[in-house]
Amino acid sequence: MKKIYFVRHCSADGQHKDSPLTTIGMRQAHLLSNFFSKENIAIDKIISSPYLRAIESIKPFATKSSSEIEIDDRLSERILSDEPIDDWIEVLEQSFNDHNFALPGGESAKDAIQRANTVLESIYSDDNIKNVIIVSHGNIMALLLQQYDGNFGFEKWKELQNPDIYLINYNTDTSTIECLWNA
Ligand SMILES: O=C(O)[C@@H](CO)OP(=O)(O)O
Repeated sequence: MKKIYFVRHCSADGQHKDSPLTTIGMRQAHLLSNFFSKENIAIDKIISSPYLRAIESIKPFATKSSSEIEIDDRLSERILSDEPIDDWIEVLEQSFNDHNFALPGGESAKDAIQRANTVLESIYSDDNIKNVIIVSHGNIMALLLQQYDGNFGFEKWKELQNPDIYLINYNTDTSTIECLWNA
């Protein structure tokens, strides 16, 4: 069995890829670090979205455990459109219901799942890796988790917190997910 800790980043000051964590977010990043220390489990790899808020969220734990943070573009947040959109929540809901739906310059849910899944697949196929932390974003996280729990749709995305942690207990025959964060 493998354990994939899927982390949504801590509170951030905006949605730009360079938006930093807020002061509260920085405190949350230390709580995340405490959480993983208490798990008392050897983490083989930390992989993060290239967005600053994701990297900053796991930095305290990476420093404490003397681990490297591997940056992977495939964990970037999904782009809904290349134009600013006022009703992005409705667009997001539509895209959960229709995985082929995409606005001009945007990525469909299907394409987002496909590219982020290649990260999970490379973990699943590597016998030397057992426990991994992935740090990413709400939308991509909800789409990936939907594959393990069909109820994980738009409503569950709305319930996600900053930060949040879902554990994927991966087995070749059956995999389960559980929410580990209840701050
Ligand atoms: O809420 C989300 O799903 C996304 C929106 O793009 O952002 P975040 O990086 O805050 O998780």
